[in-house]
Amino acid sequence: MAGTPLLNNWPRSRRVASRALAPLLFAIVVFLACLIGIHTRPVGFLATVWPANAVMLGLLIRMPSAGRLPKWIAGGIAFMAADLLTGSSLVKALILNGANLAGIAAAYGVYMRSPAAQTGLRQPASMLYLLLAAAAGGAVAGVVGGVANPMLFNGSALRGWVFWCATEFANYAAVLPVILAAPDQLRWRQRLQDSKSLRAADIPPVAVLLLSFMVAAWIGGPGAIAFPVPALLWCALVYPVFPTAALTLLFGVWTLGFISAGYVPAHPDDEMMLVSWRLGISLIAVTPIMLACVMQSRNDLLAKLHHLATHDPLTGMLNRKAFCEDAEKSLAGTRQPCAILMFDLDHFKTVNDTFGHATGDKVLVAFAERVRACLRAQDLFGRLGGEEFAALVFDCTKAQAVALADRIRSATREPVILDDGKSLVITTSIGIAMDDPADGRPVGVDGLLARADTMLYRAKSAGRDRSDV
Ligand SMILES: Nc1nc2c(ncn2[C@@H]2O[C@H](COP(=O)(O)OP(=O)(O)OP(=O)(O)O)[C@@H](O)[C@H]2O)c(=O)[nH]1
Repeated sequence: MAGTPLLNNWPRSRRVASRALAPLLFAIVVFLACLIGIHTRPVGFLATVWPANAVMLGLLIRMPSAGRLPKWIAGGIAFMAADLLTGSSLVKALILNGANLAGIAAAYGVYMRSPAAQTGLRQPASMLYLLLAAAAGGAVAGVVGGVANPMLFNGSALRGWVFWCATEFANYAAVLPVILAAPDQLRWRQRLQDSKSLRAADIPPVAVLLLSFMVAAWIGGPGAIAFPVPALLWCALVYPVFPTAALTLLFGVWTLGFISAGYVPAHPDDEMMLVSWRLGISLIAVTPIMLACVMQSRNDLLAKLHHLATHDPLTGMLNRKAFCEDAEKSLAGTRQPCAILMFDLDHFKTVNDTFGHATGDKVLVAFAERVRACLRAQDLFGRLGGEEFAALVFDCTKAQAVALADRIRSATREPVILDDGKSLVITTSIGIAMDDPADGRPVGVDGLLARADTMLYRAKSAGRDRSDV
């Protein structure tokens, strides 16, 4: 998923170094996750958090490419090292980590065969597949746990299976969504830039969530566990999946701590009571994440629809309506002189008639890409219809507009290579209209396009492959 395309853009030497380092980093992360689990044990049985299995599973899912076997070996070594270094016997460490790795393998197998492996947490059903994988991981780890329980803890095999199964399931359900939804390196950078413009509307859901934690601690009792749920649902409506999953994990940890601290009547020695709490809390936690997934798929769909409504499907450039709307807004907000350039390919009908409509389409795409490459990122460019395009160039004098038009005309004359290897030379005529706020009342986009159209007509009449201003 996330890591691979990024890696493909790196130079070869860096890619090789990164592949060699990957299992080591993988082992360190899993080892640290094991230590977190081991060191939360003394807090009390209910507060036990064992994130290592979910962390290893999440990393395996996020990095499915080369080096899978080294990562499994690195993970196994990290599990064993954490247990042995913190005082477990070799036999106990082998049995417990055998259960861990078998559970991870089962969960990985189920998840990677589900549609969620392709879509990530961006579809309404994604969390259901994740729960299925968590259940498979729990059930398989439970088998080893069932064998281990009579041997290591003098308990019954069935109770051992149920306890391991529920604990594994709860850990996967809480931790895995955070890892799977975490942004990759590029998105982190984008998010950090976006966070500088944090909107005031982003604060109330998390503030209400923290408040509901406090009210729950104040009132106490079993019902208090559900107090943060409405705030979590609000978070799911407002935030993307990753922050929602992270806040939901916080809810899970807070709730287990809340129970351990005695706010809710519980018997820490009653294993089945613990199983019930863990399953209950993890299943409550599924709801906000699932809602966030639904919102994500809705937002993806809206973005797709918006793109379709504002872009030309052939060239991918703005369509006429979006170009005019964006240009109108930009012109209203600038005091700089701007130029509108209007383009019309010369004798394009002949291209279609001679080479066919598909070749004509290819020529249109090539032309649009060449013009876009001559413009700056902030300039607007769109297809007005047929073989007619327009650009709005900001902070541009008349002389600069003419020079730009000349550059675009020479770029257009570069041969277009056709599928059969033959090449085709096309030309464009360009009409230019200037908009300088210092000259008096701006004429607006429609007025500018009309002026540019007149100039374009003049350029065509004067022999084509030229610009007029
Ligand atoms: N391949 C293709 N052709 C298109 C598309 N949209 C419009 N056209 C064609 O573009 C051609 C425009 O032809 P005309 O308006 O006669 O202009 P021209 O042949 O370029 O001649 P001048 O503009 O006078 O130089 C027509 O043949 C249209 O069918 C398209 O999306 N794809």
